[in-house]
Amino acid sequence: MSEKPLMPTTPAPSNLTFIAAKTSAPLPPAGLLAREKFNDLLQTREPVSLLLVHAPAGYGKTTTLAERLDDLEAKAAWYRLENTDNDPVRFAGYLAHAVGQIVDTPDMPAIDPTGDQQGHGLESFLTELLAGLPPSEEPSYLVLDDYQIITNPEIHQGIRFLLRHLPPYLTLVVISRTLPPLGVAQLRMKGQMIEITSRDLAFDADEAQSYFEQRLPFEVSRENIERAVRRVEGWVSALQLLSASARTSIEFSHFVDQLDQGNQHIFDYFDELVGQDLSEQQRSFLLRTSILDRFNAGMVMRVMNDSDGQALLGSLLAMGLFITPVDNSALWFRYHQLFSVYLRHLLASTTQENQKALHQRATDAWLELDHAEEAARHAVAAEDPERITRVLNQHGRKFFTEGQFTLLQRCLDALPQKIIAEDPTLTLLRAWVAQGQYKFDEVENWLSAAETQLKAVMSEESQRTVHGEFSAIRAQVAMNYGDSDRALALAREAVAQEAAYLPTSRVAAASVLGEALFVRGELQEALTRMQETEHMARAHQAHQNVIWALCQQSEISVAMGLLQKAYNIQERAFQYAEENQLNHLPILEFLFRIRSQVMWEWHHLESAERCALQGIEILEAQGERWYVQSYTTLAKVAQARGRQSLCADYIAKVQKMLAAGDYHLDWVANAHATMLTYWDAVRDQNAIERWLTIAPPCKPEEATNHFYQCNGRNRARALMSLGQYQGARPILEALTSVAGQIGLKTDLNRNHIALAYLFWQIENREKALEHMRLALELASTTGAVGSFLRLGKVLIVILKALINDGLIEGMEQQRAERLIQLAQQQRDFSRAIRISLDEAIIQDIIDRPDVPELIRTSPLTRREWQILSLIHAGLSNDQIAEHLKVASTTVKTHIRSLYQKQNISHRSEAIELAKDLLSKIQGE
Ligand SMILES: Nc1ncnc2c1ncn2[C@@H]1O[C@H](COP(=O)(O)OP(=O)(O)OP(=O)(O)O)[C@@H](O)[C@H]1O
Repeated sequence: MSEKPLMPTTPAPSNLTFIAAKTSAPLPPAGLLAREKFNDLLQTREPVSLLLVHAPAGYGKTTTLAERLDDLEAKAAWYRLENTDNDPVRFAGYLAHAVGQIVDTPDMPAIDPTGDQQGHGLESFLTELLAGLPPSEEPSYLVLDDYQIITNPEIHQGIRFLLRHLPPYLTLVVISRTLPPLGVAQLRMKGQMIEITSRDLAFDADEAQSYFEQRLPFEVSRENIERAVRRVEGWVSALQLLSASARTSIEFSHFVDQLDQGNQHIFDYFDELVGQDLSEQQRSFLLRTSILDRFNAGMVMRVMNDSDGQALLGSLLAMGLFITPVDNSALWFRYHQLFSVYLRHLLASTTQENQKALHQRATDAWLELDHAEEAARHAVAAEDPERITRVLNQHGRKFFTEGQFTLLQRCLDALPQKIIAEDPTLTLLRAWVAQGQYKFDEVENWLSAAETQLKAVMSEESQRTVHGEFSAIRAQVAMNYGDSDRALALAREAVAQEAAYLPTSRVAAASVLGEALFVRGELQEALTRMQETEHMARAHQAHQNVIWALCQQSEISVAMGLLQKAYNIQERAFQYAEENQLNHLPILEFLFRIRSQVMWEWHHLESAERCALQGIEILEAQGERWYVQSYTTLAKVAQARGRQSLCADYIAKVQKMLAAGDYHLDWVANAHATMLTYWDAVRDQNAIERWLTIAPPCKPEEATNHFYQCNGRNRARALMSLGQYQGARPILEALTSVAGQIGLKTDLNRNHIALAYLFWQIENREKALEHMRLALELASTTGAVGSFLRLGKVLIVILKALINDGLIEGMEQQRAERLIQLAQQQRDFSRAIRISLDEAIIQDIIDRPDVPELIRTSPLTRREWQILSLIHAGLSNDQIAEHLKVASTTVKTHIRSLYQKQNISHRSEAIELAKDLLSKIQGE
């Protein structure tokens, strides 16, 4: 951006001296981020008289406008206002001066400061100014910056007059923290105004990423960037503070985490912003309403306990504080999250407000509006068992069917045990919540406490009903303990009985039946059960159960190797969620998670990453403990992209979480698989050895489901990483046999890939190629890609050998070629290039037109090729001898011959040659 020169020809009314900086565009900050998303607004619209940019302080209003107008080479003049510009004479002078910069006006009018009526002087001046403007010109902008400073009604009136009579080529740009009194409502209705608000100005995650990339010397994960943007709601000043405060990616992450509790610098900023200007009444309004996640005038009056709420709200909105409309209706408002944290901090440090009473009033108000979630949150904050029980009696079942477990838990935690034990519904809710959090011992405690309590007061008949419903949850717990026999027996009992307390008990029991069959490997039967569960759940409008049943159907289809079918089922679940507006429910994370797994397998890395990030966003309120699966996916994606340090960060997080919590084997095995691949890539043998000592037990011959299979494969892969192929082989063969018998096609596919690798490593070429061929065959239904690419560069060699030997054709050959291409593109961060020189590869190298001439004219023997690749892998002569099981002197002889043929005299040249040749094959 260049500073525009002041036009000396402009006459200054009343002998005004112009300060150049006031009528120049501001200088761009260092590291200015271009914001092209505003081009549409500025360029493609019909010309309008007013472009209004209004947003709270520090949202980038000025910078964005200056940057865009400059980039678009728009003809623009600036007038940057300050308090003294409330004087109409001064205002008129500067305005005319600014206009003179963009429009050729030979005679500027003079203003008569002694105009006998208020407004007359400025208005007649503006009339003359407008009359002197040329009828047509190229589009131009006149920018009035910091307009909130103007308090003089005469000037507002003058601007309204100006807006009515501006020539079509001239757009007035008003930048303000507040909504200026310029007849905005009318202009908006007439379509004569473009509005840019904090919602538009907020940086999105892509912009924030570019912003941080420019400023930070370290890499920040996409997840952290998205979290930061969410927490600061795209407010650029907070992003700026973040980039100035964090020196490492860990500090960055801590900083973002702590924003929920508050940050002194941000508090100071808000202190300065609002401190002096507030009346006592306004201040009290802000503190009291800070407990609300959103409010309208009615809600405010209830919580404030006085009738002035509406007027106060209006006065605060006019101040341009961090209050934003919740939606386009502009009836409901909320505080910016950081501002709300600040206000709550102030509220907590004052003794003048009775917080408990505020929350109680809020509970009652929300209950009256039938907004159960908010009511529950305030009842918990009020620590009021009577209100909590009231909310739960009215809405507890709904929370449950929606899967609002965290909310339920907060409510139930605040209730005395006795109240729960006396009430079968509350007990059921309590026990389901405990089971959802893997606190299985607690489940039984709650159930038996209630059974004891209820014995004394209930008929035997009623007790039987209660017992039946309790069986549904006991079945689920048995399932989670891996006891599918007991789970089946209990679930059958529960399914047979009508539910009296939780209408969804039978649905839950039916779901356990399906799950139990699934883990036993009875896939078709399990699928049917899950379809039935879905129908039952739909009949009860039990959203959580519908999505759950669909996710399970998808999981079963994945196990059957039908990934496309799984994808379609997921689509149905997404559609259901959309139709019922369930996007905020925690269960949606499950859906995103299984979608990301399919996406990873199909090598759609961006989608896989996006789904994992969305999962994290959904779970933000539930706590980090639940991110394990999402982090695992992000680690897998980082690995597939060859981003080692990012992958290491995620692996470290996953490890920490696994060490701290109890998770289902499904999650654990999935996470371990990724950890092992990572350790193998970075050759961290110690980590793999350590893992083997604590690895979950595995019985490959009983691996009737995907997580037992995965767990078994993990052990085999760990052993292979340590070179213990004979230990790995029986595990993989047993897994393959079970998977084949019961139709676990995806696992079968993965097992064949692992076996191909194993046999390749022990130089059993024939078996290796056979397993790879079978894997490719299965991939025609699974569509698997990710599982192949996980092998790394060695995949290229095996596939080339398969093609070279003519063992595959048609679809399989095409698939193999595509996989080779992808493997070549894949960035591999393992230290050495571990590609062995099979005949197929050597042939491939020799056939290439770009190989050095000597390779063709003085061909190497197979042994020499082998030695060349081992030299390249960094092995010493002794190590090569050991590897090939020959004497050191033999190695030396081969090396001499190799050097002679290729006209080489140093080892470094041999390494260079190998690197060059291999890079042609493996794409690095
Ligand atoms: N596109 C951008 N690239 C880099 N930094 C930016 C960008 N936009 C804003 N900033 C920085 O953010 C801070 C706030 O920007 P700016 O002063 O433009 O906000 P504002 O909304 O006009 O604030 P105020 O109401 O206080 O005048 C400044 O330090 C600015 O340098």
